[in-house]
Amino acid sequence: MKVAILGTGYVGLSTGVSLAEIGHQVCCIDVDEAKINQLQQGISPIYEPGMEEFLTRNIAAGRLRFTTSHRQGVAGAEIVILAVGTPQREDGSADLTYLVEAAKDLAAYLEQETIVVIKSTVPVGTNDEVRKILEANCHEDVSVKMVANPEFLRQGSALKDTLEADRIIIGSDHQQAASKVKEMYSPLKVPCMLTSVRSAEMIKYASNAFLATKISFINAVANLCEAVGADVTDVAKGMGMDKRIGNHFLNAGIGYGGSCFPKDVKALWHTTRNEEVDFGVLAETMRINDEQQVRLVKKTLKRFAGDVSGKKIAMLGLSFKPETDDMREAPSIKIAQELTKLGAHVAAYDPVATKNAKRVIGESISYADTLLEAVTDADAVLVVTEWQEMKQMDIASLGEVMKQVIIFDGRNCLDEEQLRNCKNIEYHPIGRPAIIT
Ligand SMILES: NC(=O)C1=CN([C@@H]2O[C@H](COP(=O)(O)OP(=O)(O)OC[C@H]3O[C@@H](n4cnc5c(N)ncnc54)[C@H](O)[C@@H]3O)[C@@H](O)[C@H]2O)C=CC1
Ligand SMILES: O=C(O)[C@H]1O[C@H](OP(=O)(O)OP(=O)(O)OC[C@H]2O[C@@H](n3ccc(=O)[nH]c3=O)[C@H](O)[C@@H]2O)[C@H](O)[C@@H](O)[C@@H]1O
Repeated sequence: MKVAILGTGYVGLSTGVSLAEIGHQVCCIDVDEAKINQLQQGISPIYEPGMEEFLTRNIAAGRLRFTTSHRQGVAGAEIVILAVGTPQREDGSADLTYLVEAAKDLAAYLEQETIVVIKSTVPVGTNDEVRKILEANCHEDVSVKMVANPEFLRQGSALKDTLEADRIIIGSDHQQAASKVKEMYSPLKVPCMLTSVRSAEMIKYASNAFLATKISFINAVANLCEAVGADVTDVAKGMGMDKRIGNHFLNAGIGYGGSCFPKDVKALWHTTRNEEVDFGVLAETMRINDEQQVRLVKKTLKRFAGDVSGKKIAMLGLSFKPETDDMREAPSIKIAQELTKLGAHVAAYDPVATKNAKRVIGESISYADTLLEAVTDADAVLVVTEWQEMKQMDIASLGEVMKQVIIFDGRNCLDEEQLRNCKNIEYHPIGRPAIIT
């Protein structure tokens, strides 16, 4: 099948390479010329494990092309997928500017049988609005068939999540269009659920909001565990053994970040307000998350009797989670700002996100080139992102370079046995008893 994709972010790119991998002819279009130039050479503009291998292979096989020209990209496509960004507006609602622009860019080139798929995360009703824009701007012979096909990939495992998804949601009011999209995905052997456009749009928001709520719930349990002397890791394990609860997304820590959970929970909350539907649990999910993001700062402050000014704090990890250089809504931003406000010197280290972090956090903190440089002469270490390098760090040798080994683990990712075998350390995880040797 010939497929065009508008947008080469995580979603557009992962979808593009995956569809090419299963044999389709794919053309990815982006308005960002620099990105397209890189992609044409097989260079990925995003850090995503395996992406360049997939790019190179499919470009060489002639199944994957990149262009800035909507005319060239859309020509002859049976299916056009919109995968542009839908960021959040000031009031929390979804900003559909890019999507509206993309629809206008596309409309003139739609051919009679083209199916338009919205893969971006969009509020209920958006497919109808985009259909109206397309109809107002396309050739009169074209009858626009919309399909809502939300994406569920995670950054860092985007390709695996696309190729081995749990489900593919296909929402359309045109049976023929839905069948065609189902056929496009059929080599993947992933279960497809066909539904209405509006239900498909809602499935995406409800899924992200549910996962975010699961995280806030376990973080609230973790805080309670700390107060009553229980261990949240065991509590989560015990809860997760119940199949109705499930053991995924019950890792307590410093709250969720990233380009989607924060913005999607806010957008859904905004919809509930517009529709005057009471959905208080979303407000609580957001409130708990806001507080959890600064929990490490509060713990550090308490440990130093309310004064961290002049202290060197090593912050290990900057990206919102491992295996990505994405800094969008990363908890590290708030932690760095709060510690700096309190007069601490923050020395941050991240294996891949430093360049992006400098743009977001700026020069109010210092950036180390190595983990060792960050922890040298530090008064405390804060583990903020659970990169493999942090998990494997040699805790015993910290005593040789730090003033005193005090560790606050925001991801509960360090090895307890190793910690217990070290001398003169203080270890403060989240929702678990501290280890002091
Ligand atoms: N990042 C993620 O992990 C996931 C994102 N989503 C959703 O998918 C959508 C896209 O997200 P990302 O891939 O992260 O976006 P992104 O913001 O990283 O990339 C979007 C791309 O679209 C391009 N673009 C903007 N206007 C265009 C136009 N008129 N024509 C062609 N290209 C245009 C931009 O230049 C940019 O390269 C969002 O709605 C997001 O909520 C859904 C699941 C996972
Ligand atoms: O709509 C989206 O964009 C995507 O959002 C999330 O994917 P992603 O943001 O890439 O990352 P996750 O692995 O879900 O992690 C999100 C945040 O939650 C945190 N988290 C996750 C799991 C957990 O148990 N505890 C926890 O604190 C992570 O550290 C991270 O900050 C969803 O998992 C995807 O299904 C969805 O497609």
